Amino acid sequence: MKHPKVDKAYNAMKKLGIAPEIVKPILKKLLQLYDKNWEFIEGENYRALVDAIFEYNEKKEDKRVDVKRKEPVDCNGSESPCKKLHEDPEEDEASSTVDTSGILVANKEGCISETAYLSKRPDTSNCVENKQAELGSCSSMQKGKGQFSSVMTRTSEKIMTEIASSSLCTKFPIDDPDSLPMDVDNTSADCMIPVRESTAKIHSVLPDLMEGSSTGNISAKLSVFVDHENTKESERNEYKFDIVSLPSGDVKLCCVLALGKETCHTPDMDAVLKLVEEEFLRSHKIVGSPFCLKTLLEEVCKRFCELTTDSTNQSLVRITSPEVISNEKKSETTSQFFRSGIKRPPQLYVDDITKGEENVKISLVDERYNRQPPKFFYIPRNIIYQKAIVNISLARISDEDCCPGCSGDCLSSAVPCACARVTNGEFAYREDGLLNPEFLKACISENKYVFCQDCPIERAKNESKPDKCKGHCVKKFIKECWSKCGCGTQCGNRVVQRGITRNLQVFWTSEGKGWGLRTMEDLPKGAFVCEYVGEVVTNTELDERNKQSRANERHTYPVHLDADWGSESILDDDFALCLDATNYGNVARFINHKCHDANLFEIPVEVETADHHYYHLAFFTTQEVKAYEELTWDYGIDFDDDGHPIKAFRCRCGSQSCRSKTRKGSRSKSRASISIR
Ligand SMILES: C[S@@+](CC[C@H](N)C(=O)[O-])C[C@H]1O[C@@H](n2cnc3c(N)ncnc32)[C@H](O)[C@@H]1O
Repeated sequence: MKHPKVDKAYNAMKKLGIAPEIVKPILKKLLQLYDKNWEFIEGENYRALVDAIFEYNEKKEDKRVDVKRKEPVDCNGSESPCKKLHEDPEEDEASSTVDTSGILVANKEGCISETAYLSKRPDTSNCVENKQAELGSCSSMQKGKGQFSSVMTRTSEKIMTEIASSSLCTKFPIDDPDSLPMDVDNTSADCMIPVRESTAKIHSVLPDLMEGSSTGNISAKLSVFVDHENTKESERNEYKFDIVSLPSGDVKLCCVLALGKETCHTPDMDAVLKLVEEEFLRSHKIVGSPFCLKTLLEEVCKRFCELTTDSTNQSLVRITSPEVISNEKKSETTSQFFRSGIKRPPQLYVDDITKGEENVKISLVDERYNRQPPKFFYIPRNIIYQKAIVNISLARISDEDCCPGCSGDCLSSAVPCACARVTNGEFAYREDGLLNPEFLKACISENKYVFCQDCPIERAKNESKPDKCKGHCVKKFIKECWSKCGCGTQCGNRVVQRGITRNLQVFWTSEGKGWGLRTMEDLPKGAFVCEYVGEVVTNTELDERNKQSRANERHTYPVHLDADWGSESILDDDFALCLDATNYGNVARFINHKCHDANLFEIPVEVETADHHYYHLAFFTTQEVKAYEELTWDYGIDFDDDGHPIKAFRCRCGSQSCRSKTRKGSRSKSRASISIR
């Protein structure tokens, strides 16, 4: 049986995207080291364990680069003379302290390290292999006298002359494909043809492939086609360069230099950069702020680094945990996504935004910047602000609305109890805790609108001359068993009241939607995720808040509890309620809007009252949701309602049927609140 502390450690690491297989051996070692003292391991949210894992991976990465540097093999599989070079203790020492690999290394802040450029020391050797040895990890992947082109920077006549007599490049060995940042397939002779003319221009830059490895590398391969004047299609050259992000947070941009001539020498990298800059200045007529190739390369590293850690940007790279990937691989649905076994520690990580208020921890991450976490008070249950009337009393629950005679689990009784009356004598939940698919379908498809004679929303806005009611969508309710029922707390008809059980995370979205909520585990269809929790306010109170928030441009997070408003001719303001999660709320305040095909649907749930004025608004999945997917719901926004005072947002839901795309005005406005329609 597994130790609960071990399980806890696995779960904590899982939240960081680190799989148990990776954690296990390191945790074992730490336990030995700390004499099984868990305090050291659990302290500061498993800091020692996280550090040890990253340290281990960095070492592994270094080792691999070292091995590759030391064991180049020639085209025929025999040892390359380059190896001799590495037997030189001086060389070894140099490579351990100074990176002479021809790789530009950007550190976590995106700066390119000075040591990253090609060695500047004069090269007196005529040996091609020597250059390869110096080129380090990239070139050491070449087999034999593999010489292949550098990319994008080769416009200098000087370099061209040096590489003009390149010998043929043959196949490269791939002993550990994960460790290879290079696209080594298809690197045939064509990659050796140098650019001879400075008039050559980059024809297109195609992102070929992005991939990660179990060690946390993410690499991108870009193909650069260069057109030369008078060059036939068949002679067009394809050049490649590679960017790799390492678990350490470094980003490596490999510039592989073609070394063809037996007598060539390694050029001074600064001179190369200068020549390219001059070429760019000349051909692109850049004046004013001088063009700097070093800055450009630095930018490439920085942007790569940002995008690889931006797990929401699905069009580029999604970083997922190993289990997630294995599922994805099985289903073969997301072949364009690649994984990183271990994520770089995020820039901002809050272990539990609920501060222990929920059954489960809910973390918050900003993987790109160290943004301030949002300021609000986390409350797991609704709290009345002031005037709202919520009648919770045993006397108001009639025998028709509870099941005092039941025991155990109502779902397993032969005849559904009184609590199933609201759902037409059938329980909304199944024994596995999920919603009955038929019930869910009916909830989603029901689109009947009712109109109040005297709408509390309009009345709150303008009491003397209220506008016409804009309509409220009639909703199906769920009635859960409660304290006046005879069943136990584990009764299957008690789901929402048990609170959040799923592994959720708040994260900074990349599409400009601000914070969002995602699931960290696969969710089946019909699963309860969370309820919308906030202050219970009346419409008048909400209207006052809206006016204030408009004045200081603050976004508000209100939801009308209007699922049953249409059934009453006149609803007193104290009974026309809203949930405002702006200052006090739970994790649902981070769920963003999606115009079409949102993966969550909101259903009103009665727990401790049966009068439909006050109810819980619970979110259930409308479909299977994969781990790391953002959770969304349709706010029911009318983007054409320009007259509304609430601060508008431009919808970035990305849906094909985004309603804001077809809006009449140039700017979309949302309704006064997120109204359930
Ligand atoms: C309930 S909050 C959701 C959490 C919010 N993103 C945050 O950072 O706190 C609603 C606000 O999120 C933003 N938002 C939600 N869905 C959006 C979408 N599809 N496109 C753009 N912004 C969105 C809008 O600013 C909106 O007022």
